[in-house]
Amino acid sequence: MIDTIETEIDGSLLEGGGQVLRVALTLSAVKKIPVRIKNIRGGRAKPGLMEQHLKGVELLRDLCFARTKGISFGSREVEFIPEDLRGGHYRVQIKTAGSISLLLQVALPCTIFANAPTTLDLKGGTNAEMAPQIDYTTEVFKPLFEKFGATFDFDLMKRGYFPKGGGEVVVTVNPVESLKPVDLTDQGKVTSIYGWAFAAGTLPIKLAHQLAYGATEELKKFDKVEIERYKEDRNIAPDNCAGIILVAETDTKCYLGASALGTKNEDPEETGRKAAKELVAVIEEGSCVDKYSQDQMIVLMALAKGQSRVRVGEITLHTKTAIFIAEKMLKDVKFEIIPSGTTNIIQCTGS
Ligand SMILES: Nc1ncnc2c1ncn2[C@@H]1O[C@H](COP(=O)(O)OP(=O)(O)OP(=O)(O)O)[C@@H](O)[C@H]1O
Repeated sequence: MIDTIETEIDGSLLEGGGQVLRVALTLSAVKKIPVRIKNIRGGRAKPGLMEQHLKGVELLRDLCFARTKGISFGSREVEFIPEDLRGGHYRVQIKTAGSISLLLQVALPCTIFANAPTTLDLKGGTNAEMAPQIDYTTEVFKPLFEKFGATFDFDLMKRGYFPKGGGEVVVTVNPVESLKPVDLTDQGKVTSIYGWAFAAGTLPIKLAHQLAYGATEELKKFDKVEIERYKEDRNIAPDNCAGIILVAETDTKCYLGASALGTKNEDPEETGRKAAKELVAVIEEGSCVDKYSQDQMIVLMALAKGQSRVRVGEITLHTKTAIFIAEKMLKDVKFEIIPSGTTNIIQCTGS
């Protein structure tokens, strides 16, 4: 043991995966709370720190100059004693297609509270399953993040897909004094639906057309739908992948997203249709954020100065997990879930 650590988190609780670690260490770094996380990813068949999680923890350690124990591949217990967050230039290379977006999930809330601007040069997967595609992060998460009064710039240098990875994104962040609370309770009317269907590597552009066609068919009832279909430049995206990202924007400036990646076992039109159905479902339920941004709102709401309210659909296990950890780590933060018709309002007065 390094020091007296009062806050202990059981990493097998609730969602039981990488998210427990990300939320706990992000709040630890921002609020300078020493923490011990046991049973890391205890809910997974292969528990412990995998490459993706390890690189995220190392980045956080470097950002706040933390004294640590247990940061190694496969580790199931980490101790983390943070110091002040420092801006600067940080480089991370995930050797797999582990998600760059998930690195940003931990790093962004920290870099906005650093003592100087930060540049993050992140290598890994840009468009992979089970994580936000980078385009989702920049087109859906970023405008939501901006509602809290913070932002980031990014340059996409290279695309990285499963299994090789090799993508690269450079992100710059300027610090802010504090985060503003948000009121995101009125979905408003959808003003446009836009998106991108892509094929990369040696895959034919026909796949992009099929993905976009399936999605467009499903979105017929909306007036303004524009889905760009394109073949990625092989210098930027040398490996094979196809996928689609869809965004619905409303007159109250809600941004709802859905996405999918093509697979060998599914007709691309069906893949496009599924992504569109997901988008239609979130529009029809009246939520102001989709289920993937839902859990990402929790850390920001917990850190914002004042009361935030966000209308969401069914509360996801990821969200319940983030709330549980935020309340455990920040004693002055309390979340309330207020049922409201087919939706729920998540309410929180930040720390
Ligand atoms: N299609 C998607 N679009 C946007 N975000 C997504 C999508 N799929 C998953 N996510 C987000 O990616 C994150 C995945 O976290 P999760 O803890 O499940 O995975 P992980 O960190 O890889 O860990 P583990 O391997 O332990 O499951 C969540 O925040 C989830 O909301």
